[in-house]
Amino acid sequence: MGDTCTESSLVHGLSNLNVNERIRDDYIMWDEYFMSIAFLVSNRSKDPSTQVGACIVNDKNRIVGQGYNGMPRRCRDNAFPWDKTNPNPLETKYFYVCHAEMNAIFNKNCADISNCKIYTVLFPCNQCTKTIIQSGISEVVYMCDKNKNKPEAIASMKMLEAAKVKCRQLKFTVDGFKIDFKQFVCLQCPANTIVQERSKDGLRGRENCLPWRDYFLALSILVAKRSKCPDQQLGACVVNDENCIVGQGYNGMPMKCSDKVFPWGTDSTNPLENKFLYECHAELNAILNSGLKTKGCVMYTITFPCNECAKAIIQSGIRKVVYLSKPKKEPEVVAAKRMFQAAKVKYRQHKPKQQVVYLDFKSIEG
Ligand SMILES: O=c1ccn([C@H]2C[C@H](O)[C@@H](COP(=O)(O)O)O2)c(=O)[nH]1
Repeated sequence: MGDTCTESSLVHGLSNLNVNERIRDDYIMWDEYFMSIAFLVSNRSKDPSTQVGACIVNDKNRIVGQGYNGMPRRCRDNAFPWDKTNPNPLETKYFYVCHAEMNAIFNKNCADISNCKIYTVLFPCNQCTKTIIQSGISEVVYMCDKNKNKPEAIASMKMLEAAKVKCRQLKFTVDGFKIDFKQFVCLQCPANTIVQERSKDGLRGRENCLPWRDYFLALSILVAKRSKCPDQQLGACVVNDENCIVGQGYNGMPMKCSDKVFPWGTDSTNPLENKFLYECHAELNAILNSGLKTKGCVMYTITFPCNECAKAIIQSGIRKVVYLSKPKKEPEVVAAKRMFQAAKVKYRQHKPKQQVVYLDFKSIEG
């Protein structure tokens, strides 16, 4: 991913002039991207009243943990109460539910998360703050502070200050995003176009939380929004058998290869001035960003992988590929299928339950 770039580098065969007249400038910035991911993962929560999400990011801008508020592992979501009030406190959710921030920390895919940032939809409570501080996280970025006057939030702030954990609120300039599974795009959307209510149904838990496969494919579309490719923004993620995301990637120039030097064009007669010799595909980046903990994992991707990515998928021990769009009949795809069949890597197209997932940033204000 070409974000840390040396703009002055001169590469043999390429001029240092701006080779990218068509370069995309509507890609999502890091802060908005990570908070949108925290928001997307909150769509997995069964809590009928408040859905919270969090994601942890390391100093290389890689996501190393994600979580949403839910019942503890092996405690089935619908076997425990979701009520907010009950004369018997044991019949409310509060004794049982694990908060999003805590879950993001326990779902981490690397041993050490010290000096990481946590992006969270809600300002963290005192219990999560203890866990955040003890794991060495150095910055908290939150979206909503609706609980700021509650003792839990005041205690949090006191501890974060004492522990010198940076803390800031992120305000979005857009009301929300629409992730469209048919068009494979994530678009800004004003509040009055958001038609999907976050349901408040079922005291035994929301019925319409985002299913796992839909979530991983929605995430791939969101990840793609980081890509600077003017033609097609693509994304992929690698998921282990505990449904933890171990890597994600989007199509981009290799690290340190500046978009000001390497071309995004496709129609030059000189192959060195087209993107194809340089661009890293989303699938390859997702594997390489995973710290290579990919054995036995599933890859979720927007398009069927090309032959080069298929080689990387097979060599990294991924056992299955789930993709969104119908594969094209190009030789790259045919070759990829041939290798998958020989290597016994399963592949299947997934059709999400709903056509659109909305990230309605205003909904968290309650
Ligand atoms: O920092 C936080 C604070 C709260 N949560 C979770 C815990 C519950 O599931 C809901 C809050 O429910 P209310 O009905 O609004 O009381 O949010 C969290 O994950 N992180």
